[in-house]
Amino acid sequence: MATCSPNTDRTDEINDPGAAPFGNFINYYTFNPPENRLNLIPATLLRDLDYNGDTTLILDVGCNSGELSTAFYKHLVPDCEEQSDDSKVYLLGFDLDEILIQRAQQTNSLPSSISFITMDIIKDTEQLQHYLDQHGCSSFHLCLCLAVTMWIHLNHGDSGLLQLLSRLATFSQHLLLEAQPWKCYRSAARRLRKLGRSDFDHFKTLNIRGDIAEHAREHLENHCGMELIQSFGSTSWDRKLLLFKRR
Ligand SMILES: C[S@@+](CC[C@H](N)C(=O)[O-])C[C@H]1O[C@@H](n2cnc3c(N)ncnc32)[C@H](O)[C@@H]1O
Repeated sequence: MATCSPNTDRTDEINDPGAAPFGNFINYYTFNPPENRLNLIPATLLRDLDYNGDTTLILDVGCNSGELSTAFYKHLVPDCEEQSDDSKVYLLGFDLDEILIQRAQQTNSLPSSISFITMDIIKDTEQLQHYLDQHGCSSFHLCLCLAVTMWIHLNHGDSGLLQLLSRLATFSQHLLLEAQPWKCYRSAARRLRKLGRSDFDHFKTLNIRGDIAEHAREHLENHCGMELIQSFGSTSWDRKLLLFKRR
């Protein structure tokens, strides 16, 4: 088990940002700015998916300090200041790291449309159901799961990764997925070892390896009732942005 909790001793992260064992980097957007992903996503995405009338709900899984969540929202809803209450786009971002969530809440420039909560998706999803109920919806219209799969996979094993994908599929109509490729797993494990930490619990015993995006697609399509409808290409970090839709 990785030895440090995301919320306690953060000295290692400051010295080496690669030491955040859940991907909970305190300065993530200084080395992966929102534009790296946004440049690949059409600003018309919500309209393209026919979400242009009623309330639309977006979920951002593992939102870190919220910079990408807010930039994503403004990218998709450029006229966000002028939305009427009956046709509004809302975004809920969550992360297991409460310090990152506090920062996201403090810097939130659109608090009537964007909310941030602390939640570990492996432990419970009650707050998601509560949010859906509040908005009178049965699922999120668009779920973003960007650069999160590897951290859940390394910390919770193959079953954790599959559980994550299955949960997201039950909660969303569309899922935008950026899965880290296998080479990132090796780098993450190497960085942890360099710091003298014990290895990720599951790294050596993972059976799901190699083309992770393909494994995710296979699980979503064969076990979760979703289908891949679009690939937006690859980021400068060589990660595919894949869009799935519930069948
Ligand atoms: C590398 S960051 C990516 C942040 C953001 N999604 C992006 O792409 O810009 C991964 C985030 O996932 C969060 N995370 C990891 N495991 C999680 C879990 N089980 N539940 C919620 N968040 C998690 C981490 O705390 C971290 O902030």
